[in-house]
Amino acid sequence: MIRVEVRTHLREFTLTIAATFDRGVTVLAGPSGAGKTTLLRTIAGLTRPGEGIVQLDDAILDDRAHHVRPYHRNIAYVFQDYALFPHLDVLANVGYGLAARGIARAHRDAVARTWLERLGIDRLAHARPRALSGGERQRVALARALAWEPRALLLDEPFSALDPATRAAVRRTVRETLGALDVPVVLVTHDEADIVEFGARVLRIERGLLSPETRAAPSTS
Ligand SMILES: Nc1ncnc2c1ncn2[C@@H]1O[C@H](COP(=O)(O)OP(=O)(O)OP(=O)(O)O)[C@@H](O)[C@H]1O
Repeated sequence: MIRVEVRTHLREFTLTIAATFDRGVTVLAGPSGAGKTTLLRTIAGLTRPGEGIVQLDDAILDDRAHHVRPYHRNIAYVFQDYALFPHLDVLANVGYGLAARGIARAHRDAVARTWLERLGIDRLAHARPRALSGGERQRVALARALAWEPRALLLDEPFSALDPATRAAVRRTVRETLGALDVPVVLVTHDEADIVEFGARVLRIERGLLSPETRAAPSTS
């Protein structure tokens, strides 16, 4: 569970959030400039809140006395542009977080391959990111985030870089993958189709303020 109770002054308004994100997917929806990315960055530890508290399960990540650095939060963040390492092949990209933890090559390659297989892109293991389509890059970014076994997953507009035809197929794959996870997932979007696909729990944000909107879980058939 992620708990966020923060107030942070931004250029035109104050981001004022009191929310908890339980296991499973919560969609964070709102127009451009509403504060969605700033909230994700606050959870990830990339932006420090002006005041308040950020907590993951029993651990305080941010408050007046604490600031746990992003790397030590064990929270995976998939950026809008995916931010893959261009000089590494797909396998090395996906294994990167494990390498940083000192896990031996054979083991991290095996874990990375498992995720590539789950996401249907194992044939791309030795390709470089520049040789991939947008949908393939998106899946590599997700595989990289999940191979790390994060305690929470943050997705910022995960499908916005894809063309509409690819978007629907990748969205379905990602929904199936996320459905099997046992950690909180926060998915930021301003695309109503994402809300239909993932929107069992939706929080709307506008000018830094949340308004809850509860939807019935969509049919998975
Ligand atoms: N470090 C900062 N200091 C002051 N203001 C900021 C800072 N970062 C972002 N802002 C402002 O906060 C507001 C919210 O930005 P944010 O990127 O969180 O919105 P968003 O909902 O993610 O938008 P988009 O959908 O366009 O990505 C914007 O007006 C932005 O200019």
